[in-house]
Amino acid sequence: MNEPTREVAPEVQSILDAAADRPGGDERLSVTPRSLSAAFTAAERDGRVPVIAEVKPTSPTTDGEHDADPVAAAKAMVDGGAAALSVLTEPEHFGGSIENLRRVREAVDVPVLRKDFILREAQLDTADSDVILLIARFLGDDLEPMLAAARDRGFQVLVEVHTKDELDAAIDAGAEVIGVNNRDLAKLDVDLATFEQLAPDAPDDVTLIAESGVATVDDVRRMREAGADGLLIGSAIMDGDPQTNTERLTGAE
Ligand SMILES: O=C(O)c1ccccc1NCC(=O)[C@H](O)[C@H](O)COP(=O)(O)O
Repeated sequence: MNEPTREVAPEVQSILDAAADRPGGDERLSVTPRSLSAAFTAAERDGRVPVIAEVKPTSPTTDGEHDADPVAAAKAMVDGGAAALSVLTEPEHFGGSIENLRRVREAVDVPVLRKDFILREAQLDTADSDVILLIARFLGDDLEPMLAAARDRGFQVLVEVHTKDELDAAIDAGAEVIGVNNRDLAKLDVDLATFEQLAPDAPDDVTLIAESGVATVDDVRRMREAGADGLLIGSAIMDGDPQTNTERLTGAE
């Protein structure tokens, strides 16, 4: 496993250690994905902010655990206007599972992102999804070959970055969808200025997603004004009623 290029919080190191031990799939997958760009275009046409709503049972920064059925939460998010969904499959620290991903993807017709800490190629073969997350910080020089390997299987790929260097690496690797994570995985704190600082350096032809820390209508507007084509929102939707929360945030413009 590529060691992170900088210190990370103990919780994140624990996540990485668990990810490194997780097995890969037995057979190479081939997926036919639901188009993320088409879902974003449809949302814009309907006057909705393109939001990827995240089914996130818990996390290192979540107080307690959401016990709602993931499929019920997912349907509520879609009913609330989510353009796409993100489903955590990381079990030890986020309460996620591949079964949750399978059930949610079967239950909805919007694109579903697999949110996990994928560290090697064989791990691409453990679950079907429409979009898969690759985190630049943890893949280092493996990012470009992993991006190619994911695309070869048919996945659309969301490459996650947090710094200018990671953004440059994602662009150099050929990423077409880039998520700027406002959460610093070294300290776990969140700063929306992260997206504002990096967005101007992203090419116009890249789909740019603001991830983490978006909680209010004003936050949504702030990220959209800074150039976000879409937003990935978890806690602010999971805390309370997912449909009402999603309606509020997708209707922010
Ligand atoms: O959310 C966490 O506590 C967390 C801790 C350590 C590594 C990653 C973490 N989150 C993964 C994510 O990127 C978020 O789940 C996602 O961007 C949504 O963030 P939010 O809307 O702030 O819940």
